[in-house]
Amino acid sequence: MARSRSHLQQLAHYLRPYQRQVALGIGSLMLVNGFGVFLPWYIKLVIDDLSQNLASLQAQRIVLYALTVLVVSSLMMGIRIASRVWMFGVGRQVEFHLKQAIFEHLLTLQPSYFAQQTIGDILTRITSDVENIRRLLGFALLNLANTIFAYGTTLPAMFWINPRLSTLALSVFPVMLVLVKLTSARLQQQQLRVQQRLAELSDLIQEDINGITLIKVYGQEHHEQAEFRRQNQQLLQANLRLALTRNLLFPSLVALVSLSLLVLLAVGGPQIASGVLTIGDFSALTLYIERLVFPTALLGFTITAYQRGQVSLERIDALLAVEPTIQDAPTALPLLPESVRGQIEARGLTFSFADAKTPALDQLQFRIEPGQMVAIVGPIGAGKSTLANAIPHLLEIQPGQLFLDGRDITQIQLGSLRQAIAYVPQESFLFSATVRDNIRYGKPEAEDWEVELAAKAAHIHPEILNFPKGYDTLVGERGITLSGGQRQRVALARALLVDAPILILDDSLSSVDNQTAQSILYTLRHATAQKTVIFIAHRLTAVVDADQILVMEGGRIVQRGSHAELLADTEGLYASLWAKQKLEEVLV
Ligand SMILES: Nc1ncnc2c1ncn2[C@@H]1O[C@H](COP(=O)(O)OP(=O)(O)OP(=O)(O)O)[C@@H](O)[C@H]1O
Repeated sequence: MARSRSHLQQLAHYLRPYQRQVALGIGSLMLVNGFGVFLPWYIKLVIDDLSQNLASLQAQRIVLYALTVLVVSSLMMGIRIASRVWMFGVGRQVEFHLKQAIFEHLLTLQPSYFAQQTIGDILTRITSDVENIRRLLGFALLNLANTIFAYGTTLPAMFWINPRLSTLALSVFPVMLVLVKLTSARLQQQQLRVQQRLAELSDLIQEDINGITLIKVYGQEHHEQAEFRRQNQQLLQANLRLALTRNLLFPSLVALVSLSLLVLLAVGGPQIASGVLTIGDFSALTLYIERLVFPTALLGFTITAYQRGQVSLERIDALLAVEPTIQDAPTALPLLPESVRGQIEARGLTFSFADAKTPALDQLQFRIEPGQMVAIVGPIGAGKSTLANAIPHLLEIQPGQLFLDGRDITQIQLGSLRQAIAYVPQESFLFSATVRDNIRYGKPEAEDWEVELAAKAAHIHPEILNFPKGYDTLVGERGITLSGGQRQRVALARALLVDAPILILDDSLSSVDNQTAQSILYTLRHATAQKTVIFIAHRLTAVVDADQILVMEGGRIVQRGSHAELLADTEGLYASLWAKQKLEEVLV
């Protein structure tokens, strides 16, 4: 009971902003049903009048009757359309606002949330689940109200005319209801199966398009073709089964209604003959029976839409209830961009990923002075990227462990902290937009000359000029494909453009040739003398000029110092990494 109450509360919550529209929609449904019950009654009176006074009937009266029927029917049509526009409009409005709310909520969540979810699940919530709620608030609510009004108005009228005959004629309806209920459960399952098959097929197409080179290199076109045929066949089967059930249901309903009419005829006929029932009564009962067919047939679908909508309501509420684990503390204060010096200090910085056995950052102690260029090196999985993510507070950092200019970063408002840091993550992600818009992503108002300056500093300007439309060339899924090195340098230009006092590069030059990487680092060193630069590198030749090198292993800083100091410790990890790379260079 508590559950259903909370569902009703949820529904009320979503409908509250549209009270007026809902009231208008339901009011017009009441009106239309009022007319709906009046019309057969009026026809009954007309028929009785016609059959009793046929001889003396004037043409004018017949025209008046016909006009009344025409006007009432037209009014009903107009009001019914209006009710649908209002009610379906509510569903669409809620759909729009829910999508907006979910997307905005997703943007507030920390990156680790997305690492724990599949993209498919998030997409399903923002598409199918929202759609189910739209159907619940539009289609289901409209039909539920309509069914209640249809039965509520029609049954009294029928029983007023002839209770016994009405009961007999309606005795077929429970069978109809059972049939609809059984079929709608089946239809729902079959519909779900079609959606699953369709999703699988879409996944296959997406994967094959992404892996097209691999398919060709390994000559697996036939294998993929066969797999596609198999899944396409399954989709066809699922669609055929769905169509069969649908095509069985509606003719069966029509047959049952005919049975109802047959009962009416069989029992009502003799009653007309004996004068208990007028022809008008008989006609009205026939029309009333037909009036109930549509709402009854839709009842099963309405219940299904209601149930599915409820499940979706829960799924969406659960998503919206996820609290961001990284957000401004109530006591957090903003940073003034011009006052940031760029000193970064870790005091026992420790961080563990959920379910990890060992911490990814283990009691780190370091201090990076303003304007220093600091390199972080170490074997794969050492914790370098985790440290890079900790500085802009992209991870759930404990208070008292990480400081910017002596201020605890958990006490700095996130927006202003991130404004002070330009970060190039390991994966250089580019949006499906022009090169220019990609570079000025962090500063959309940047002038063209600023974009070009940043591109020059990232040593990508000449290559951009060679693209088909220069800076206006589309990149990403809808545009040209850039090489790994080009992507990295566009991403670097993006970070350089925002001109933040702290620059973090996470292995951002790994796909750039050695000479270009050296030139970029040289430019960075001289053009960004005031900036604190932290760069993670696998290629040790890139770090020799760094003011300080932190060597990480297993989440700890195991060595620190300048290149010369670290090399002097011949037993240390740095010296062994250096020797290994030198050997690799010789071998290559
Ligand atoms: N989202 C995550 N969830 C769980 N564990 C993670 C996650 N990201 C990284 N790790 C783990 O944390 C440890 C440190 O990873 P990190 O990416 O910081 O290493 P790295 O030094 O940057 O490695 P690489 O040189 O390969 O980039 C690794 O053991 C890694 O498997």
